[in-house]
Amino acid sequence: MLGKRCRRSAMANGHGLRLPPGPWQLPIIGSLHHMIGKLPHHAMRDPRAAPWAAHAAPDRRGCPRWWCPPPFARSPTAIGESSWRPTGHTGGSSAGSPPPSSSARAAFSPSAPSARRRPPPCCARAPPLRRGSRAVDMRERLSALITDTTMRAAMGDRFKDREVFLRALDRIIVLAAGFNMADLWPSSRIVSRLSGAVRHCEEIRDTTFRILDGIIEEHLEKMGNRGGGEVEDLLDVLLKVQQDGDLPIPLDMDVIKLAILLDIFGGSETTAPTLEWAMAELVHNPKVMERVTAEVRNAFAAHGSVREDKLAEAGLRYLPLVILETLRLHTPLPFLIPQACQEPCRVLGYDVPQGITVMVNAWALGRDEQYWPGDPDAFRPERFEAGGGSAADFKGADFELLPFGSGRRMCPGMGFALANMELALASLLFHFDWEVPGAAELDMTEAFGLTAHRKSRLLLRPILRVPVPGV
Ligand code: HEM
Repeated sequence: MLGKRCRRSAMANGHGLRLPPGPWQLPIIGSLHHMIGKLPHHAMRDPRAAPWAAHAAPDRRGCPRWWCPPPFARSPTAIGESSWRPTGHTGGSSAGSPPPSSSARAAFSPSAPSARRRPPPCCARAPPLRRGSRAVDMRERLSALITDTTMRAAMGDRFKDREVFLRALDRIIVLAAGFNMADLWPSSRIVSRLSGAVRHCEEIRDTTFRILDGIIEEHLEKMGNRGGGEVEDLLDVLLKVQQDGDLPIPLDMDVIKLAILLDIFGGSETTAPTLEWAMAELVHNPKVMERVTAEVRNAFAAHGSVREDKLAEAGLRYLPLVILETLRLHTPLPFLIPQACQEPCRVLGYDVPQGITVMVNAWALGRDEQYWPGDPDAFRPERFEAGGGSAADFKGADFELLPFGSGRRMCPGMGFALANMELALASLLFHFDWEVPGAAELDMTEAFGLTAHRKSRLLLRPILRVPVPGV
């Protein structure tokens, strides 16, 4: 009875809008109970298991916003439909803007548009692995490597309070990934005040902003000494743009700090889990591992190590496909970044009211049999080879493969991420063979979190094949 009433309210909202039908809802928690025990992007994948995933009603009254995906969220046709462009494709007026979670809002406020740029690939250091006896925790190593690389590209790596800064970032990741009462009742100031997560995020924001103030001061001083012309990292670029004052909207210091934080945070939380998945899939698929290792070792045999300056001329073909296949199966942001519809529009004949949060289930698109015939869940990089099946492009033009999103709000770090992943993976495969310690079966389950990461940490034993120079 209660369910029926809730369903009716979702279908006919009294405003004459044609909303897609939704799941039955409960007071206060809305549709939340449909998610119990499932990963959200899995639960929202199958319209038979969850009919509302195909025709969900974004009813703003009872339903916590991020549990209400509209139907087009899992259909390339709908994503491409001209009247609604969730990721700002070619500048549609109803293009979305992300409605941040309360923790993210607290940690990264004051909110502002992020700077658009593609950071230059920088040299990823080979992880400091030596001999092939002990198993290593790949997550720990890869996260440290990627955070280090991203931080150096964003603001250099020599600054005071580096450790405090890194700890604060770790804390943001834990808090932002967690379940948070303030997201359930976003309009309630009391809940927001009572929420420990929001308070903690505000404290962390103050700490990171304070450290960033010091770093900015140092950068300004150095720029002054160099005469202002040379730029060494992203922070230099942003400070120079600010000083030149050529932008129509002034670039204030808070926007600069936010851009730096988002880049470090967004970059490491997506790139490192992708690398961990790639290594897991390779160990899980020995033939693919064999082929990609042979390719990398042949390409760099003459150099004795994987050199960033030789990466382009090495002409690796299969390794990029391994990365692409990893991104298809393990899209780090399964729902991309949720967007708020900025003006009413129609998609597939349904009304999308202004202010509704729209999520694109990129994970489901990447595993949809309709677009990935054969075995969509299998790890098969060959599917992207000429004549091997799909020629889908991942740069936002083909909506069945959207690891970096599409349109105006597409990931600005794509080039940096791809270069970083190629360099790191090539180094790992060039110097070492990898095996799962003991006779343990490799657990390939996903965990719930800010990004789609592995449930269990990947423990692998490196076996040294080519000595690492200088180690
Ligand atoms: C495997 C690596 C990565 C993946 C899969 C990835 C994916 C994404 C996705 C899906 C979005 C949202 C796009 C949309 O909703 O249309 C995004 C946004 C963003 N990414 Fe990445 N990303 C990666 C690496 C990076 C790196 C390395 C950086 C920075 C150094 C970065 C910075 C950002 C920023 C700043 C945004 C927000 C853009 C905006 O809202 O305008 N990302 N990323």
